[in-house]
Amino acid sequence: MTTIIEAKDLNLFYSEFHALKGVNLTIPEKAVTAFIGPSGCGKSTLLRTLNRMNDMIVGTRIEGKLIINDTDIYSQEVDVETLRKKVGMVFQQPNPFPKSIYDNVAYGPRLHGIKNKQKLDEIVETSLKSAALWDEVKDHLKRSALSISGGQQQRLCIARALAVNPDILLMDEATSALDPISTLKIEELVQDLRDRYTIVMVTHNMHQAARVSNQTVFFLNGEVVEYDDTEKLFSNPSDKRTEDYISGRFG
Ligand SMILES: Nc1ncnc2c1ncn2[C@@H]1O[C@H](COP(=O)(O)OP(=O)(O)OP(=O)(O)O)[C@@H](O)[C@H]1O
Repeated sequence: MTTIIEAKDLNLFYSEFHALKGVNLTIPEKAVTAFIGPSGCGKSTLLRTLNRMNDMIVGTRIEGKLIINDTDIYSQEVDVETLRKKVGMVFQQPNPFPKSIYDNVAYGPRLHGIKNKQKLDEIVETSLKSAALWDEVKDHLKRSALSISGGQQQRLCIARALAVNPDILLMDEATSALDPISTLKIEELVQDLRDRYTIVMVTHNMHQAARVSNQTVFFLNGEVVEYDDTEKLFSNPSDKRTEDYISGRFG
């Protein structure tokens, strides 16, 4: 598999606190990578470094390299807006804008200069289809995004992220606020999308990681302990700490 993301000796500090310690990691293209580990071990922190969301947190300092598509995304010439177009993100709580379903999906493309109605209609339809939401909303695209269910809102947020044609989709506990049926729908969606996008997901749910990911990364205290094919990591981990965690001895 081709590597799309590579962290080299990556360290991250929140002021004095050393949150990521010497992370070395490769993430394959067009596959699902899951980050697992106990609370506070740095999963979301690493996820946020991938589209520079940490830039917004005062006092954050990064050392080392984070390479995406052959570019060190922390080098000075990188334009953060362009990076975030290529690296979309979906959060724990569905966060649609208080606008119509249509306008949520068209938001990013409009921001990037697309004004043609027919083109926007096409993008909205394709994105909603990719997010497995089209059939449920196609007859009321003008309805407020806040009027649909939480699970539908989360799929709408995925459609909104896909509408700007990203390479990578980051999902930070994207199902933890959802009921089991909505969770299953998103898991199925992730599996559908993984041929076309690189997906990196943080999950508290080891079963979810085992069900949907190709590669799993196990974190502990800001370090990457081990990463491997998901099947291998869950059936035959190399590190005793991984084994202890996946067998429920801590965390
Ligand atoms: N903005 C911040 N300022 C200071 N410390 C932070 C900040 N965000 C996170 N931390 C600390 O960094 C460490 C890693 O946090 P992070 O949210 O990345 O962990 P996590 O593995 O995603 O945890 P969880 O599974 O509970 O979401 C924790 O000790 C956390 O308290």
